[in-house]
Amino acid sequence: MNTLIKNVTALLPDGTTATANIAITDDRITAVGDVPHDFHADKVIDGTAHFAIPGFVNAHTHASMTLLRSYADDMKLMDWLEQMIWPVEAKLRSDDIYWGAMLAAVEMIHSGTTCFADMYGPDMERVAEVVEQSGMRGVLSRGLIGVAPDSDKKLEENAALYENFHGAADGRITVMFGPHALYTCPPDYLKRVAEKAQALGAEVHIHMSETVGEVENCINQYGKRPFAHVASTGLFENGTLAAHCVHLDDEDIDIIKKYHIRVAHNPGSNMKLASGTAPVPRLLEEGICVALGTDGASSNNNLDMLDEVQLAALMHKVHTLDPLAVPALTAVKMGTEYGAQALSLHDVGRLQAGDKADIVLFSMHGAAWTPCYNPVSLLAYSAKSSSVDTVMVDGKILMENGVLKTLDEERILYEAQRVADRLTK
Ligand SMILES: N[C@@H](CCSC[C@H]1O[C@@H](n2cnc3c(=O)[nH]cnc32)[C@H](O)[C@@H]1O)C(=O)O
Ligand SMILES: [Zn+2]
Repeated sequence: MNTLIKNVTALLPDGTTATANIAITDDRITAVGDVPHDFHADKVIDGTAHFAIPGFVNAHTHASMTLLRSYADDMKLMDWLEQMIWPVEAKLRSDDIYWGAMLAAVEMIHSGTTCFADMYGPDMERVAEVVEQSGMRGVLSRGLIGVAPDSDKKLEENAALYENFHGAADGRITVMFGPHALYTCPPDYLKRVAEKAQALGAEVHIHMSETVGEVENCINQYGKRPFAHVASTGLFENGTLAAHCVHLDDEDIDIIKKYHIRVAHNPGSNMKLASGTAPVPRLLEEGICVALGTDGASSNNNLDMLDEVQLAALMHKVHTLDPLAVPALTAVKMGTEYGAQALSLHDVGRLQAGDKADIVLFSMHGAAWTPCYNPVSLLAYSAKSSSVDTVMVDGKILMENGVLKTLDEERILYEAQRVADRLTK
């Protein structure tokens, strides 16, 4: 199946924008700019007055947790988890995981997200089903709470998820191991996760250094800061995606560099839970890969990556009193290209020949896009995700003119509400 997007304003990998034609052959972009004259298109999309970017990559979320949006707000992280979230999560059944992740998929596709890195459970196979059916790309990990009585079973489930789904759905699914955090996973457990992941060649997705309390407790309990402590278990040896990384010192940053750890920055969640401001300008200066994530919809409270791009571009300016901190283009790249890199998806995240055709078209009609001196700046500072018009993953259209093509939106909203009512009554 060949698709041609004609006459679109495209964000190119070098950060410039240009009016271009984009040729897509099956799942890949085959040309951006001049399309060969003999290219036969089965489908032509008129890109006039549209801005094409690589799809947003949500580098840290808990998709099924969308069921708990607005259930518990304005609380401290540990109170929120222990008093409100974990008790209701203990009631989650397989179908709940499915409908929660479906609800997440509806929201993510509508707001231009083509790929998400998910840490949750139980029954992550149901999230894999959602990836298969929605046509999105997903990097899935079984959330591992090592202090739970069935922590061995969870580790086995993560291994089975890897064996059964890594590379599934035509390669749209990849799998990582998901040790939740150092405060829920004792060092012996982290060691076992590390061994299992290394035996399978899998990478790791973990929450790191999210709050001041986490860092203080780690020092008190283990005599080391979080990154040194976790490094000593061997967990970072095989590739790591570390969510949050808010409270870092020079030693932490050295360890992040040493192990090429990629950071998933979650500005919305960090602000809402009052976790703090991650040193993102410094991390970028040091050459560390920094991606963006929403975290779960219960600590954000949405899965809208354009919000995260906008927050990332704003919060570091006010925090450093430097209006040059995290410029618009950097924020957009963090939400797209760097996100794909952070998830080890090396042929995703750029509008260039050879990359996967994961493309989002924003309609540039309307006041928020007018006048247009600089589309990247409009995207980062003025646009709303309601102007996402068309979404494509692997060359397949998931949304066209604002209408979902792979999912039954009305049914999903109904089922999600039904499940939420049962869970929280
Ligand atoms: N409940 C599952 C494991 C879930 S892992 C993912 C966990 O991360 C939790 N979570 C969500 N956001 C955050 C955050 O910002 N920091 C720490 N944990 C979070 C979320 O509520 C969920 O419990 C089981 O044992 O079967
Ligand atoms: Zn999280």
